Amino acid sequence: MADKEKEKGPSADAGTTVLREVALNEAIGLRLGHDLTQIIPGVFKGRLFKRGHLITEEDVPALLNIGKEHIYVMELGSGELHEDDAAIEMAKALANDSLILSEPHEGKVSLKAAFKGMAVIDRKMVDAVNSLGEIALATVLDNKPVEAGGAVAATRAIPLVVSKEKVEEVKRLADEYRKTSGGASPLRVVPFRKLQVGLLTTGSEVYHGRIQDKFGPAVVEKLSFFGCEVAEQRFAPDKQDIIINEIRSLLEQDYDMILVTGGMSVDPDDRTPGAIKALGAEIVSYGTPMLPGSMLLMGYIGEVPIMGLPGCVMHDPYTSFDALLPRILAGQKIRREDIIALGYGGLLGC
Ligand SMILES: Nc1nc2c(c(=O)[nH]1)N[C@H]1C(S)=C(S)[C@@H](COP(=O)(O)OP(=O)(O)OC[C@H]3O[C@@H](n4cnc5c(N)ncnc54)[C@H](O)[C@@H]3O)O[C@H]1N2
Ligand code: MOO
Repeated sequence: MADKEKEKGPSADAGTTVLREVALNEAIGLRLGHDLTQIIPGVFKGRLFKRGHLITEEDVPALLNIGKEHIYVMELGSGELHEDDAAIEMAKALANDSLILSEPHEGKVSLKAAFKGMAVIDRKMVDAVNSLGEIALATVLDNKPVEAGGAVAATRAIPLVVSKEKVEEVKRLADEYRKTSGGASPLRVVPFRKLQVGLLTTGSEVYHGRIQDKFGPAVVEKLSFFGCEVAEQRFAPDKQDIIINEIRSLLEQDYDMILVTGGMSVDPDDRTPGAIKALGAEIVSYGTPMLPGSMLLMGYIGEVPIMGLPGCVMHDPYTSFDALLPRILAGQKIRREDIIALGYGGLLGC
């Protein structure tokens, strides 16, 4: 089949792309200017024909089946970018090597985690890019744990061609971000640190063997997702001086993080917050605006994070503990404003 693109192609205007609509019966021998999509609900959604495909007589039934009676012949203007090229340039500008970029298809590039870690997304950058119009940046939520290969973001051009200026503006915004963020990129994945955790389980009913400890195994399981271990678990009854001494023993072992379970709410036997305060911890917050997990305490003793975990952490799959843990493991120091921000979208149960 002869490639008739040149003989049928329109002449380009300086700067602006020329699109010529060609009826399918006249399109044999021309090359597709962009990917063509097929969607069969519940069965398939994706590219049926690739950009640059040379149309043959045999393609006609399949093209008609996806509703294409015309195709575009495109002559790209020098001031514009093809949707695929715009998507790839934006993705490269916004990411670093913690993200793997897909080949562009149908005007879209997917950015996937190169390793298991926490997605760090600058919300202001996402809004700034999307304010430009005609281009789209979709991301997961900031601080989301992702598996290796997990989706983090996607860039897309909305029209078939996008002005180069828009993509240049994305690059400028990303450069500016890097300059003010110590070289970090606006979209990235941060690996989890493998911390050694010291665990103190409080509760006289557990200490005296009236009931079996269920908190320890729940915490071990939650930590194991991130590759962290409980290096030592100790037990204490609901007595403040004993709890204080047991936390001191854990601190002496130089564990990277201390978790204290139970005794976090309003009963007279709830001694954990008082014990952590008495140790001189810097209390970032006792209480969070998240349900479940409102009774959590976040603090630091020196550089060591210490958390008081309320009973819901042992019972519910996702609590304020599960929201904060990946951030601590990704190296963030939790501030009061981080706790405050948990309230919006933080009603998950109770
Ligand atoms: N009147 C109020 N009641 C409660 C409030 C409140 O503000 N006012 N807060 C609620 C919230 S939120 C939570 S969460 C729970 C749990 O708080 P605590 O951390 O103080 O939990 P405990 O009182 O120590 O125990 C509650 C429950 O869980 C069992 N438990 C505790 N540790 C273990 C363990 N290691 N293994 C197995 N079971 C354990 C304990 O036996 C109790 O049954 O308080 C709400 N109530
Ligand atoms: O700390 Mo409690 O969840 O709000 O269940």
